[in-house]
Amino acid sequence: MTDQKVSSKLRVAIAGLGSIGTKIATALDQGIEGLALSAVAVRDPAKHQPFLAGLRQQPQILPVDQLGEAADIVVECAPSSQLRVIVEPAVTRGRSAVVVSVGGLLDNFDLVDLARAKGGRILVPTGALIGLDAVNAAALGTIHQVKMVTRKPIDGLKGAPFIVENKIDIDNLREPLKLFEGSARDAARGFPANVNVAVALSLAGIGPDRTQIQVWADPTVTRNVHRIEVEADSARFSMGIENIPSENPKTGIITALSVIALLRKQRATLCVGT
Ligand SMILES: NC(=O)C1=CN([C@@H]2O[C@H](COP(=O)(O)OP(=O)(O)OC[C@H]3O[C@@H](n4cnc5c(N)ncnc54)[C@H](O)[C@@H]3O)[C@@H](O)[C@H]2O)C=CC1
Ligand SMILES: O=C([O-])CC(=O)C(=O)O
Repeated sequence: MTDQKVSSKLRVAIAGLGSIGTKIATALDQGIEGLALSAVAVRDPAKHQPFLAGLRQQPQILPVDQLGEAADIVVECAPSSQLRVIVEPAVTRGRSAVVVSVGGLLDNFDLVDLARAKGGRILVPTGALIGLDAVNAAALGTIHQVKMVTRKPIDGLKGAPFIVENKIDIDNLREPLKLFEGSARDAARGFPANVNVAVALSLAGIGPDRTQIQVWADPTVTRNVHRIEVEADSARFSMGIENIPSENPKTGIITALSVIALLRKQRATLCVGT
């Protein structure tokens, strides 16, 4: 490979090497057309040393606020509490930030204005969901209603603030229990690690206050199940996805694949889907 080709690659940095971040790092290291893994930020470098040592090209290990110096695209793959410290420095430098903890964006929406002012971008992948292309398209007309129902196995919901604060015992459930019904905005506060998908859906469509969601703890399912109904002036559509949990039971395997698909589109010659 010529120096010219190496230097023209888009440099990608990853913040957080958990279930999503490690898969994206591996995909970049194995080769995505026109992209290179340039840097990572981790909380505990020693813990990630074996993984990093297995990569063919060693990325720099940097503090989160320096990722934008080493990359054109910073991918946030950490808990939502870390969203601001990762995204703010990147977009301030005019970089693109891919946000997976999209629920955290609602309380930090000024970052979108900051990105606009600085020439940065915030990219939200479809993640563990489906059909945001259709929702984006329908939103160019009038969407009357968006409803979503999420069912997760017990392990996929444990520790959610809504469950803890309301002292709900989900460990001994024998049948499905509806935990929550309300707006995507309120759901994101109560279940910050569980319903990022509802927030992504809302940002593609009619916003976090009008998008309605039910969250169920369901001991009869083994997958993270999301069903969506959209009523618009252009179309009515129903979508469903049953995600196989990753090693993090809260996170579907498809989430990392969705981010990798988004990254591939940044330089791919053939792009399919909006
Ligand atoms: N948009 C979507 O469709 C979905 C989004 N998610 C969200 O994606 C995010 C990541 O999910 P997972 O990879 O499954 O979580 P994970 O818990 O497996 O990994 C998160 C990693 O971030 C690291 N970390 C924490 N603070 C950090 C900091 N300041 N700097 C660098 N690293 C830091 C942790 O040590 C951990 O390795 C979560 O917020 C999750 O809720 C999950 C599923 C679907
Ligand atoms: O993986 C899933 O099915 C969805 C998820 O955790 C989220 O939206 O945060």
